[in-house]
Amino acid sequence: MARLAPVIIITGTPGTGKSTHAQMLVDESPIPLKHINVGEWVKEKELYEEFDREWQSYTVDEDKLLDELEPLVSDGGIILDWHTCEVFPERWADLVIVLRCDHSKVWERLEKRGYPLKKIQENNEAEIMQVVLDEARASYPAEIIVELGSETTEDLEANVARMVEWIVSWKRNHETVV
Ligand SMILES: Nc1ncnc2c1ncn2[C@@H]1O[C@H](COP(=O)(O)OP(=O)(O)O)[C@@H](O)[C@H]1O
Repeated sequence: MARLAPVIIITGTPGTGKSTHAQMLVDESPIPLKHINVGEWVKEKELYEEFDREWQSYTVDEDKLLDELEPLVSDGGIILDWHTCEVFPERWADLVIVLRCDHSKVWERLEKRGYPLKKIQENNEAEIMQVVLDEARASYPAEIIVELGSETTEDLEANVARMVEWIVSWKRNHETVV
């Protein structure tokens, strides 16, 4: 069945601005969108196998996560905000935004967040090596992936404006099809 609203994945290395973008998009979208911060969702709904003390992170139970998300995704009108995207089936995504940021800025943002040094280093290197972008490219068709810089407030505003335009266009195209 055709969705009445799109599913947008916002991905990127931690600290690139996924939640900030998602929240602003919820506020500015012409159609109602629900923001799912997948990391928080995993914790709240206990969709993990264990807590890894060394990396200070949860090992996600991917089957449970996908089962929880499936009904929400089939309704559409969802922003999935997570630092990885390859677990989501290709058919789920209408648009995949990959946020990018200078790695030294990512470092500062994660330091402010109080991340342990090891985790800051890991994410810093991941941003330099464009791990998330490569993962998105390996998981979704090129035409639905958009790479956006997220270093300044101007970037943030321009990115959200672009996503709003995309939603308007998506809606128009789907109304003509239905
Ligand atoms: N484009 C941007 N310009 C300025 N600050 C930003 C931008 N994007 C994110 N930030 C800031 O960086 C920090 C991390 O952003 P957040 O949205 O939590 O990242 P993520 O969800 O990717 O981990 C926050 O303090 C946020 O205000």
